[in-house]
Amino acid sequence: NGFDLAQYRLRAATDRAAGLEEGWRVLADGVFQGNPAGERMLLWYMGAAAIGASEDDALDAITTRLERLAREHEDEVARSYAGFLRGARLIDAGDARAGLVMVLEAANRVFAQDDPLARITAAGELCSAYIAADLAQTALEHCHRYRRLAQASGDAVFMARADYLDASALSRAGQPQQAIERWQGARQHFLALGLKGLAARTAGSMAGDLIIIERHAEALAMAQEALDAAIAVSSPISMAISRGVRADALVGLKRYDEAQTELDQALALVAPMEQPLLLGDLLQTQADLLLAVEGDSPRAREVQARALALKDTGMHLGDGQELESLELKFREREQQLQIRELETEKRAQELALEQARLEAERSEAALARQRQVMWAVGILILALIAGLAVVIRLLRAQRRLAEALRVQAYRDALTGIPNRRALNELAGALLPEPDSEERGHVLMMTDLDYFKSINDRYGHPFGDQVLATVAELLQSLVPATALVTRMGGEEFALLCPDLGKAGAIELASSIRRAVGSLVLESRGERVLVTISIGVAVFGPGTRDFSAWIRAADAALYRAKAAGRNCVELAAD
Ligand SMILES: Nc1nc2c(ncn2[C@@H]2O[C@H](COP(=O)(O)OP(=O)(O)OP(=O)(O)O)[C@@H](O)[C@H]2O)c(=O)[nH]1
Repeated sequence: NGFDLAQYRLRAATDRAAGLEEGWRVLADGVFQGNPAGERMLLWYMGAAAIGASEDDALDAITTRLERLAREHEDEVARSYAGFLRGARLIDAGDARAGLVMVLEAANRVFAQDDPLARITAAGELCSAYIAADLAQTALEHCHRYRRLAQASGDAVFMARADYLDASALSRAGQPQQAIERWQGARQHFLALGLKGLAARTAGSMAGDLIIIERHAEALAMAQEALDAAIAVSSPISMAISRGVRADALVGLKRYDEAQTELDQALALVAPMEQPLLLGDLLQTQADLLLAVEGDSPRAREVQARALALKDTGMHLGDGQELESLELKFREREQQLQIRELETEKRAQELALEQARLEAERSEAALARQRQVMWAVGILILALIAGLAVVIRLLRAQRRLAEALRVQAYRDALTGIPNRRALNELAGALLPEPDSEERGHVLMMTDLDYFKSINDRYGHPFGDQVLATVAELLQSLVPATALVTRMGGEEFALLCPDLGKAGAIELASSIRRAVGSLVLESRGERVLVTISIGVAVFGPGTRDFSAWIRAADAALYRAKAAGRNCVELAAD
């Protein structure tokens, strides 16, 4: 609905009269129509302002409205809030017993509800009620609970009020030094919240404790601050309290005339109010003043007696049994609540633990998976490297094999010299152009004579040995540039570049002689080998390689025909 309750709470706490006026206006405008929870909070803040301002009529109207809200919406919290307000008013009016019973009953109702905010409020009201009833020790216990709940809520206003209430209780318990510390805490809180009026009111309260430890001058200044704030919001009760404290401080400072003036003004303010405790305090100051000025006079004694009587009615609790049983009930309820809270907390912790365990398991599993993947990747990489090495080795082996095969393809296995294929390829490269001047190339075809009979007589292995020996011999005899090849069987071809006809005849003759002189032995016998040679010099009639071979072959044929162991030259 656009109405900021949190801001209103601060406004009403600072200027109670203005807060009340605004509250009534808001209610009349129907701002909280159909919003009972909002109306309840507004009425509660208004009620607190009415108590603080001692506006009894307003307080009555507010509690009546809260009770109607409780009836219409079966709102136990609203009923309790009405109880807190009525109880506080009763205590202020001097009926501490009835007031406390009411506040305790209301707190018991709230603690049976599941409303954390209302519970904090209830704890604060209990603390406040016991302070007002001057039962400082019990108040301190309740204040302690309130402080705990306020801190847990994180609400700055609650925490400031916790300090304020603690200080009030400590002050009542006769611990001014500790009280002053708490007053200062509350003051800091209020100033931080921008609540100067409340900070000033706190200063006024602190002044009372400063007087007890005889820091009168400071007390006077603090009380002045509080008085200024009270005048600013035209709060008669706050003005009366501040003036009373100032009077006390002035008595302490022996400024009796000023003290009397303050006191008179304070008494005039309190006269129309029903505030026996406050009036009792003021009369006590008056008695002190009279004692200081006049000594032990009948007037002083009379005032002292009136003060004591007022303060006594204020504190009279009568039969405390009902109170005790209510306190007991409250404490039992609170204990049950704490047990419930502990159980909830324990369940939450168990849940969190379980979740953490599951989370840990999940991340453990994820880690394990990751490790597995990493292992797999590692193994794969190793396998790849190993595989690559194998492939490289295979490729190398293949290349070596290919090389070996290539070499074998051009080499005769038995003698180790080049074969017919090598001759064909080399001759192609060596073959000059048909019309060229290079006519010195020589091709010789040689063939061992009657080789079959050597095989037959001495065995094939011996024949092999003869072939190898002849191959070796041929290679040793030809020039370095010549090529000796085995054409097959016992036939060898010799290609000799630039040898010329004469050189050819000379070489062929020496080959023939050398073969014939070979000393070969088998089965204790000397074996004689001879060779026939056909020589063809590359000439005009030689068109190509096959023609050249044919010419050499023809010459060889003629050598065989001529009786073997001789050299024949092909025709030009
Ligand atoms: N030991 C051995 N014998 C071979 C090899 N190749 C061919 N021969 C043999 O060589 C002989 C060739 O015989 P022929 O062609 O009749 O010629 P020849 O006995 O030498 O007679 P002419 O050439 O006419 O003088 C055959 O008996 C073949 O078996 C070989 O690599 N090793």
